[in-house]
Amino acid sequence: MSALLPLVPYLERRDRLAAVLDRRAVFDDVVERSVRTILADVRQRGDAALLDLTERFDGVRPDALAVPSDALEQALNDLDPALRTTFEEAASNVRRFHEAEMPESWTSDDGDGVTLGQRISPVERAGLYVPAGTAPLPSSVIMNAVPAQVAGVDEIHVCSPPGPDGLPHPLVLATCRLLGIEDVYAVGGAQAVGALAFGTETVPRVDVVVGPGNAYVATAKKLVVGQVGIDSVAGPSEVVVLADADADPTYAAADLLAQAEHDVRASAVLVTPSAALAEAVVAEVDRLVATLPRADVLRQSLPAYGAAIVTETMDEAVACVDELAPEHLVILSDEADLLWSCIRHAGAVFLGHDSPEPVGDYFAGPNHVLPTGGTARFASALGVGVFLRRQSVVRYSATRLRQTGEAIARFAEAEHLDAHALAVRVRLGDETRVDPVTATAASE
Ligand SMILES: NC(=O)c1ccc[n+]([C@@H]2O[C@H](COP(=O)([O-])OP(=O)(O)OC[C@H]3O[C@@H](n4cnc5c(N)ncnc54)[C@H](O)[C@@H]3O)[C@@H](O)[C@H]2O)c1
Ligand SMILES: N[C@H](CO)Cc1c[nH]c[nH+]1
Ligand SMILES: [Zn+2]
Repeated sequence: MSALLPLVPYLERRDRLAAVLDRRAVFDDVVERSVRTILADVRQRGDAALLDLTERFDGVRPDALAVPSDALEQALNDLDPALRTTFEEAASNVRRFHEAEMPESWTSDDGDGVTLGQRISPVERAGLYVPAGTAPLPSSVIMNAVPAQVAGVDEIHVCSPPGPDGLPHPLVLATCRLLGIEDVYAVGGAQAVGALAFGTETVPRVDVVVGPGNAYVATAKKLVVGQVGIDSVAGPSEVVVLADADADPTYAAADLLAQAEHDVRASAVLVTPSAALAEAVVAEVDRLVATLPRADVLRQSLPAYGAAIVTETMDEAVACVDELAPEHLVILSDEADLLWSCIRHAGAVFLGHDSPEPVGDYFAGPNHVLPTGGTARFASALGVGVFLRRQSVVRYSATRLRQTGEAIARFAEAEHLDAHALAVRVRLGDETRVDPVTATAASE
């Protein structure tokens, strides 16, 4: 039987990783067509569409889309006390981290009565998506909600797919209650994103939709941009493990499996200049998969979107990481800092042998909602910024306007926008249009 994680020489990586490099895991035409139909249905039929689509994709028709308050309370009462303590500690780490990234409003006094600045203000309503298709992710409640709370968002609305009882998973409900979130809806997938973006009878239209999800959720977020803001295309999970010859093959294999188990479309790639390490990791992956409950997912994701790429040099390995621009990068090397300083693209990095990626998924403080599909080239982790606007503020004075008004009016006239010029000139007590061409010629 062939190994689950294919060994690939560096020069053959493009053929092997076409599915990953082409970002097909998310940007898939078939998925996109289906998501467009779902979004149109939600826009037209509101709650009725949500109920029909939930029945179709989640196999249940909830009694109500809005989760009753007593279900949230019950879920928190039922939460295992030790797990509750861990959730609280994780939320407090995440809160501290996101408080540190909170920007502040500022103004500068430029003299002459001129002040310029930016007012930072939160959006009114945020929609949070919490995945639960194949595994409920209460950690994503924390990662979505805490930055929204730190930013000062007025209303937080959470959508998560229902289980067989018509309610989102109890751990998701308990975490919502723990964080003081009251508005929770039993709807998942692209239909949840559509509901938050367009609004329905039950789900209010929000200003930003954030959160991770499968290819349907991520594609829906991509398609509603403009209607609402989003954090990033946080689709099926990805990891690249960059390892040198001294790395522990079991660590490397486990780090790959930790992301590959998320989804049949998840991607896990080892990049190393050591053929011996690559062979050992491939063998470890096979050994460990057989011990894991989500082996069925791993047996699909690893052959489809995984690889152990063997390079000639560490420089090639570094180039390969940048080419993939992965959601997560784990660097298993004593030279982790040096290697990280050579890499440009990754959503989050885990440095050294004692930083397994799940530390970040659950606990350390940085956000686990991260850009996928190569979008780490331009997008960042979910943070307070997505819930904030920077509003520019200008206060000019009569003195400064007298000094600069004529130049500004001529700038406007050069663009043939004479009403712009007029708005300045009337304040200078002068309504005369100056032809910029003539004016330039005259000044020469
Ligand atoms: N990038 C990140 O930051 C990040 C973080 C956490 C999780 N994730 C990813 O989130 C995802 C969670 O996926 P999941 O499936 O477990 O849960 P999910 O909640 O994202 O998706 C489940 C929903 O998908 C919809 N769906 C399923 N099959 C469909 C179909 N054929 N057509 C239309 N809709 C369909 C259903 O409505 C269902 O409710 C994984 O891919 C995981 O890797 C990413
Ligand atoms: N690794 C995921 C981001 O790709 C986040 C997560 C949540 N729970 C476990 N893992
Ligand atoms: Zn994870």
